[in-house]
Amino acid sequence: MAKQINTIGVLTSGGDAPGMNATIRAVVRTALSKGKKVVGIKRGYNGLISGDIHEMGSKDVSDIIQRGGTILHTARCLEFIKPEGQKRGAEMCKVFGIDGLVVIGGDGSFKGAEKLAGLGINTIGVPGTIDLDIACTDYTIGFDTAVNTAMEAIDKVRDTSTSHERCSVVEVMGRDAGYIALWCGITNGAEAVLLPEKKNMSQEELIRMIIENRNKGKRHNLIINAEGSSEDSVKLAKKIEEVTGISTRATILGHLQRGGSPSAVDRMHASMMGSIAVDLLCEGKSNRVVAYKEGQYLDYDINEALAMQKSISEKRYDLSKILSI
Ligand SMILES: Nc1ncnc2c1ncn2[C@@H]1O[C@H](COP(=O)(O)OP(=O)(O)O)[C@@H](O)[C@H]1O
Ligand SMILES: O=P(O)(O)OC[C@H]1O[C@](O)(COP(=O)(O)O)[C@@H](O)[C@@H]1O
Ligand SMILES: [Mg+2]
Repeated sequence: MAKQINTIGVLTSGGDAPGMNATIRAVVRTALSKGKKVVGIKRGYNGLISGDIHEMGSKDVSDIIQRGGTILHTARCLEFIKPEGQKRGAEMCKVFGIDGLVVIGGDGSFKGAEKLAGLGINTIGVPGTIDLDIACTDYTIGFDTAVNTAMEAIDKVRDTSTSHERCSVVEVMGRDAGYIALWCGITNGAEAVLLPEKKNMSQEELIRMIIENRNKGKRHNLIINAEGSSEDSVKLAKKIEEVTGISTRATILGHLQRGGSPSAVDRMHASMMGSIAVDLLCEGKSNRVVAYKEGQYLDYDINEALAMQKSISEKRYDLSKILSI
């Protein structure tokens, strides 16, 4: 018989993402509507280990659907990577009577969720990361807002770059994932995109392209560099300027990409996914990740989800090159 769930815990973990608050709100209100008690766990797995756990009512999630960040705060908790930390987390769930847990985060957070499920705490993961790097889902909460923020910022860099007939190297987030970079490459009309997942143009090839572009009459060059590519943005900009004589600037967009009011797309998926996570817990499910694939909300076993591989779309990568000529 499925385990009866009385108290549901919710935490946010890893890098924050716009829409996490909408997910928390959906978890709290769906659980309350089913007569469950809800507790919020502060600072991801840190708060789980230390017992920074507080009961949440409907009013605690008022006025947050439009806010970026996460009202529960988030953290990267090294202690939780070790079995002792995971055991302490599971024990704290028992102390607070948490029999179902929703973990909103990325692939790292899901590894922790899988461990907790193995220790007897029914746990469901909801994909929250601006990186879009979770293989089982076409969508992760925060990506839509983040990529729009980056695109708008790059449009602004492009204006001044064109006025000054400069080259711009713009670095976007993505330590291991190039989705933001690829989307910006296409939607900002960049001359080149450098991704962690690809063998990119060498410095020599890039410089040659820039010189050829000048000879063709192009007034500016825009290079989007993902944080995790092999190129350092500042050094690359210096090198381009040195060799081509074209004034070149590096702009690192950084954490502004993680903040801001979530888009309608992020709010909608965040609300649906948070609510589905509670439904799954109430059905007695554990060790699952909520996903959105080909227009449908689904759920996958966490281990299966973590084993799936996601690769950059070759079609979109090729398109970024075709459209840059
Ligand atoms: N292998 C693991 N086992 C248990 N917990 C993990 C593991 N990897 C990551 N975590 C936990 O998840 C947290 C967030 O992971 P991280 O990779 O930083 O972000 P994200 O979840 O956004 O990918 C880590 O700080 C740690 O507490
Ligand atoms: O907040 P920090 O520690 O600077 O981390 C930056 C990293 O977090 C991200 O913004 C999001 O990554 P996660 O969602 O996996 O945590 C990456 O794009 C970036 O490389
Ligand atoms: Mg991650």
